[in-house]
Amino acid sequence: MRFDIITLFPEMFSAIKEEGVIARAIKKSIISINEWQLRDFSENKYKNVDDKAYGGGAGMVMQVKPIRDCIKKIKEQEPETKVIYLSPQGDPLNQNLVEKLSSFESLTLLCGRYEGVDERIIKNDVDLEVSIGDYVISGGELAAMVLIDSVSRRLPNVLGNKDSLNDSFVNNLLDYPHYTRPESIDGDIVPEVLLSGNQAKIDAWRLEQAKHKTRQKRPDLLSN
Ligand SMILES: NC(=O)c1ccc(NCc2ccccc2)nc1
Repeated sequence: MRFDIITLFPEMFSAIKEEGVIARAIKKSIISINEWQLRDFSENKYKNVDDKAYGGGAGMVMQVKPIRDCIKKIKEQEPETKVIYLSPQGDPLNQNLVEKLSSFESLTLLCGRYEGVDERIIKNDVDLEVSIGDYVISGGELAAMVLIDSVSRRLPNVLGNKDSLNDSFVNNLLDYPHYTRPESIDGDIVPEVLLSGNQAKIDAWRLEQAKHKTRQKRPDLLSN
């Protein structure tokens, strides 16, 4: 799977490219990440890609032309890529959407800054607007990294058995509780069932715990 990133801060992506699961997935050629510096598509010698907003207001808006030219360039290499715009106005990134996105061969992630991009980009060039949560951060880059991490983990052979495939949300339930040595610390002991060696009983207990936790903390997940 190939990720193309349109951004003003390409160097931010070294955070996921140099360490951990994503770095290994890149080494194993399961994924590739290509950053595109939007300023390289600027029309002026100052490398600006934003301008004042029509209708006034303090914020700057990212212009159509540099973004459209950059997408065009990416599509010369990846004609089938899906253009995803990370924004607070997007569809919530949940496990279902992560699964869907993991089926694409190529995703182009458009990272907004300032007040975001000119609406005509969203209307004509973006295939899907995605939000990682109901809050605003200073740019789409961190949201893009969250998307890359969550989607890449779902690709075959990305997770070795040692990286636990976090069961949260995969079956629409929160994860069961986890314990490790020592068996008792500060008078706090590990649930007996986990020491029983009876795997069927342990699995049943874990499923019950996941359901209980979900009912308590996220009943909304149960209505999916
Ligand atoms: N919740 C999110 O996924 C998210 C994505 C981007 C972002 N900041 C950049 C931006 C600001 C305004 C309009 C479009 C993009 N903040 C939060």
